[in-house]
Amino acid sequence: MTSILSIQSWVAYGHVGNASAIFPLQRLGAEVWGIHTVQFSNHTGYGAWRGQVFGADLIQDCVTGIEERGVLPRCDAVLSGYMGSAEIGTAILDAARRVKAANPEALWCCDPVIGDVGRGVFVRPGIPEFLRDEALPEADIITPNQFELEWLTGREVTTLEDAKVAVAALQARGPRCVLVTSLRLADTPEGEIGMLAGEGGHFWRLSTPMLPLSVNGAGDAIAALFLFHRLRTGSAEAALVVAASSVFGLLRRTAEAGSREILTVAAQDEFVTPSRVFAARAC
Ligand SMILES: Nc1ncnc2c1ncn2[C@@H]1O[C@H](COP(=O)(O)OP(=O)(O)O)[C@@H](O)[C@H]1O
Ligand SMILES: Cc1ncc(COP(=O)(O)O)c(C=O)c1O
Ligand SMILES: [Mg+2]
Repeated sequence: MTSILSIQSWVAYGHVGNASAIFPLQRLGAEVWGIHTVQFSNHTGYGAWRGQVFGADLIQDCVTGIEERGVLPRCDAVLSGYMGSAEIGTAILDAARRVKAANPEALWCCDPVIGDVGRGVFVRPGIPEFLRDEALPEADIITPNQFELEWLTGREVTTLEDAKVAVAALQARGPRCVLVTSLRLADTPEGEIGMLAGEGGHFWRLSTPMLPLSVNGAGDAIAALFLFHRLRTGSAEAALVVAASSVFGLLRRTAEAGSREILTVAAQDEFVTPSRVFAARAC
């Protein structure tokens, strides 16, 4: 049984953060220990939302309570995402350290939620710097989108070579495994969207058709699925294939339904058996 401690946002309505990650992981048979960094009515992509950012002490307290149950040695991975405040970052870092102290094999998969190409930086000041300077050196897996890859490395990424150099620059600072999402490179065909995974000096690339939709939460789902399949198979390439294929199926169904929220529940079969499987190419 895979057990994952997932520390991310929660929304009452819709699917981002833990509300995008937890159910697919459970559907695949994982136990998820969910700690929420915020509880909002809906994701911030709507421009308006209500709710609260939780204090770092609440997150730390919940980790301590889990630790007191004596189960941290059974934790296979920490998954972190949208933070809400830089102080919460410190609590996440502490959680990752405590899990690794209890289980040296455990992995920390950090989704460095900072922003994206259309919206720019959409998190509070201090969070991007925390991710770059404090989280990166201790994370095992990191899942930036192209905008976040550029921000974290300070490098512009326009060609495949740029992307590989940027991924290697991240790896030199900590994480052994990197998944870059939403890649649009100079050679990306019109109408396609790419991903690049790197581990152990190897790189794999995968692309899918670009669907006519703009949603939130796909990045959170792909980080969760990539972590799960990387744990299961030990292979970044295999994890890329399944995670990308599942998210494509999820988004295809979402586009067909014309939904503003990803169809995490209605399209759940895509997590188990993606309707179309995309191949990855070594590059
Ligand atoms: N319009 C789209 N068409 C096809 N796939 C998409 C689309 N938007 C997102 N995806 C898929 O979801 C993945 C993660 O979404 P992305 O937007 O990069 O995450 P984030 O929200 O973290 O920026 C992308 O790599 C891509 O595979
Ligand atoms: C509360 C919250 N969590 C997480 C996210 C990240 O979503 P995505 O997977 O699109 O990066 C967002 C983005 O709007 C958000 O508002
Ligand atoms: Mg993201």
